[in-house]
Amino acid sequence: MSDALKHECGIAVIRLLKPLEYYKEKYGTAFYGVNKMYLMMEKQHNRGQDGAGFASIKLDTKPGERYISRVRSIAQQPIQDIFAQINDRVNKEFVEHPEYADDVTAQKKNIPYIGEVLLGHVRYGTFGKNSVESVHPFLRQNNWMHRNLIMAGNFNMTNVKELFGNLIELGQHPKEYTDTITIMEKIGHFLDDAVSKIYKDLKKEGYNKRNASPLIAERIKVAKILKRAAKNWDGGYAMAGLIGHGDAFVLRDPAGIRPAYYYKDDEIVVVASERPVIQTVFNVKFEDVKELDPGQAIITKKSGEVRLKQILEPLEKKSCSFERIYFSRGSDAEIYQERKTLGKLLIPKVLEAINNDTKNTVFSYIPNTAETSFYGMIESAEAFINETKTKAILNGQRSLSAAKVTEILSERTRIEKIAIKDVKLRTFITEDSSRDDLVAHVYDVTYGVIKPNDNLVIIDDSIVRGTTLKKSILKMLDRLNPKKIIVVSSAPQIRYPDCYGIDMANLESLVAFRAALELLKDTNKYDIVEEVYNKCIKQTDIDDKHVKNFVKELYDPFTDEQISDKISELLSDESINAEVKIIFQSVDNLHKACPNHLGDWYFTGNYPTAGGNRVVNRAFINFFEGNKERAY
Ligand SMILES: O=P(O)(O)OC[C@H]1O[C@H](OP(=O)(O)OP(=O)(O)O)[C@H](O)[C@@H]1O
Repeated sequence: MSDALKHECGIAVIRLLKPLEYYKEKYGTAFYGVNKMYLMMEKQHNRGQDGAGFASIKLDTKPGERYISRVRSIAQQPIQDIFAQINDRVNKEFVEHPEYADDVTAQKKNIPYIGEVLLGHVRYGTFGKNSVESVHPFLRQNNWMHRNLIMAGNFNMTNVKELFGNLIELGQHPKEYTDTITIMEKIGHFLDDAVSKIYKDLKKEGYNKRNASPLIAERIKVAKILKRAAKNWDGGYAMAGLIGHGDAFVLRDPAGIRPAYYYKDDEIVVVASERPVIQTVFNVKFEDVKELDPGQAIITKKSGEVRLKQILEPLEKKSCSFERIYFSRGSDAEIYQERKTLGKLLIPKVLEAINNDTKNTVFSYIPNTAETSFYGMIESAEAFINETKTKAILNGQRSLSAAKVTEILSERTRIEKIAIKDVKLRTFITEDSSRDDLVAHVYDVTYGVIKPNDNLVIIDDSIVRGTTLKKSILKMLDRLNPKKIIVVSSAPQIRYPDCYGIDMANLESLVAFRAALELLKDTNKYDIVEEVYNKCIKQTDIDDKHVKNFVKELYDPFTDEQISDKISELLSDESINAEVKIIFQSVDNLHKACPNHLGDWYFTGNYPTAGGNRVVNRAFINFFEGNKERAY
């Protein structure tokens, strides 16, 4: 999985259900949809900073009039860049044609980007070159309106090779090998097929080619096309598409791995990767925004009819818990509480590590995502301190002096802002080659608040490769001369690669995997590595659904604690003076904190689709053979 294609992205779809004049009248502009799309993309910038794309469709245009617009960018600030391009163009039109100002018909006819159906995408392109060609939305163009397809997705398929092979079997000759093209051509194929069949029927009914066209649009059954196209997809996805005449859809994978939320009223239908985006941009309540069910699609016909259709039989719901821990914005009402609970649940282990010595302990966090779990951790630490105070007062049996009581009550959790992040970037998703350097310079530290006999407890949301800690955080914290540094991870140990869209790197770059290998060496059990390799090799040609994850056997001989201690050792070299301890969340506690998002394959090795086991099997073979190839 060394150079996995990754789509840690965000999608946004808007369908305006009323004529554009309505929005001009009510909100003062027919560009209402474009403006809302800007906000929806901006509020999902946490999901992608490397590229952004926008496409729109105008309904009911005349032949010869452009009805599809698209703009994509990989500029430094790609979202701003595309909307700057859009605004420049629109403003130019208004300057050159002042008569357009109040004439929505003229605006629609002559100005690009304005439209009733809009699609937005933000992208993390950590794979190889980040060229603008790889930025969504993708276009499949055709002179027949209803054969045009525009697609953008937050997805990763484990079986692109097989799907690509299917296209060849269909007699196609794809011009490039990319997962998005493969998926789009698959849908495109069944769209073409549906269009031809409907046309044949219409011909029998006596319609000529020209009159058949609008009827084809009406009769296209998007659900059926998606059912046929998605039959063999194995992966995590929220796939959004627009069809030239104006139908729109978003399909979510059958295990609900990747997120998708929607809202509809009589003016609009909106879909996004995160709930609060819709709440804020359209000023609607939490309960008005619904989660798309696993295997379900939301389909909006050109007519404005909106349907939820079960496209694929749902698997057990395993929505990605890493979305909750790190990837999504913490402003979601549920995610916020989940992150706080993650912090709270860690306190018993933290108290053990500091021998309950809260007086000589400073609590802090590594910005930015971990801030919320920090609040939870502090609430629990305070509860502990309050218990201690109550005990001390009760033990005094009413004989304590006022001064003593004041002294007891004065103890508080010592909270400090220790680590400072200088660059507003999510380094986790930054391409591996440039990541180390970035991580080393991204943080700074506050001097003068730690005493030499202090413990320093610092929470981070996750430890993946360990580079943030090793290259930056631990060295900096050690300069403050604490007695002991306790790093707390709100996520459990990341032991297995992800293959559904979150970049969990290849096996050997995961620090938990490296720790297990070291432990196997230390305990003279390294033979297991070869045994696992042989078992993996035996599985290479069997059907995905029979493949098992034997990589688990590398971790089996050890307790979580042993692996955590080994990770501490690997991350703190001799230059560090303080004692370093790393505490990870347990998988049980993760499930307690996020009971509705039980996708945990990177922690447990329990992959929600058959393709996942094949990927981890291949990833291990690649590791063993020193092969840098993709695992899928
Ligand atoms: O162990 P590693 O492989 O180094 O990865 C884990 C780190 O990456 C993330 O930070 P990031 O800067 O992406 O995001 P944040 O500011 O949102 O916390 C995360 O919060 C961890 O600090």
